[in-house]
Amino acid sequence: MTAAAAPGGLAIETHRLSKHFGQRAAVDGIDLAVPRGSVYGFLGPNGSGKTTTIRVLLGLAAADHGDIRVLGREMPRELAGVLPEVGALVEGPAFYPFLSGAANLSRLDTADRHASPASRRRRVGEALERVGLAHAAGKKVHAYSLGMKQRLGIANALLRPRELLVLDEPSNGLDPQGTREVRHLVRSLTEGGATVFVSSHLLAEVEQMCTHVGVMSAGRLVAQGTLNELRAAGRTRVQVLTPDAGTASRVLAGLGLEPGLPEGSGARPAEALVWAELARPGVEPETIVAALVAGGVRVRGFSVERSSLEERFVSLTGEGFDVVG
Ligand SMILES: Nc1ncnc2c1ncn2[C@@H]1O[C@H](COP(=O)(O)OP(=O)(O)OP(=O)(O)O)[C@@H](O)[C@H]1O
Repeated sequence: MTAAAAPGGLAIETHRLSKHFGQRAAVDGIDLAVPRGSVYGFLGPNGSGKTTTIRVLLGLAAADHGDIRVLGREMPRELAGVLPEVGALVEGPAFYPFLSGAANLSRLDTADRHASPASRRRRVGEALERVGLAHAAGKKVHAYSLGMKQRLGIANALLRPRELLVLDEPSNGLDPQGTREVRHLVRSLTEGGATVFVSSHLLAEVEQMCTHVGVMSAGRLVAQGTLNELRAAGRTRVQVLTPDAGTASRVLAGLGLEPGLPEGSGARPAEALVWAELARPGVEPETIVAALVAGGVRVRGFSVERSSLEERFVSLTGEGFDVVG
């Protein structure tokens, strides 16, 4: 797809990446292409291999096979050089409940040997500001809502300027308000040019937050591209409501389409719905209407139905998705 040709290159690139647990492949030969500056939604049902992939990308687990490049550098060979450029939220950092949000971030920053102590206070303040927690900087973390804790985890990832942010299911377990806050925040993270790689099992969430999507199913990457590319790859069906079903079918066939058998009948018994999949490039709905009219078909109704992204994903993964959340 176009991802590989995107300006700025790829922030994450894998080639035939695999990871097994015993005989079982949790990640099965995936080729990720995450363009720089994108918000890439790593979408898949529970157990499809998202967390395992993320752990391997971040050097928290070893791959069995395959090549990985993060920010253009080979992993895990160049891990030490790459990690300071990458902010991550995986399984959430452990916070001290009786310390404030700001004090927790300062402690976590102390553990980062690349972080400058001289600028710590300023950086902690800026990170809290960025995630909308400046007002709660002095509040003890046990009084934070789940959404606030999750945003504090993201603030931790933002303590230094990052080229890449990797977030594993950041809205998991949050109430609707917390979910909205985190989604809004994720969208804002690319300001300044960073790339965001975010996993989710919720299609609606990925549609709201992301520019690109990769779909996982049972360890395999079954689709990848921009949201629009995936929408366009779905099927489109035209339906004609007409009393001249036989002629309509012949006109559709004349355009190289394969008309389906007339379905049911319209308001009047003499009408039938003739349909066809739009499977030929260059045959657009307007071409079809013009041909029907020119062929003497009395067109009483005409509709174009595109399969939804949800239908597309269900057909790709063979299973239902949680679509709301
Ligand atoms: N440490 C492990 N040992 C054995 N099997 C594992 C281990 N970690 C993950 N798996 C298995 O690998 C598969 C992929 O799991 P993974 O956690 O990567 O999926 P996921 O898409 O992130 O799902 P979830 O959202 O539920 O975490 C699952 O079948 C899981 O049971």
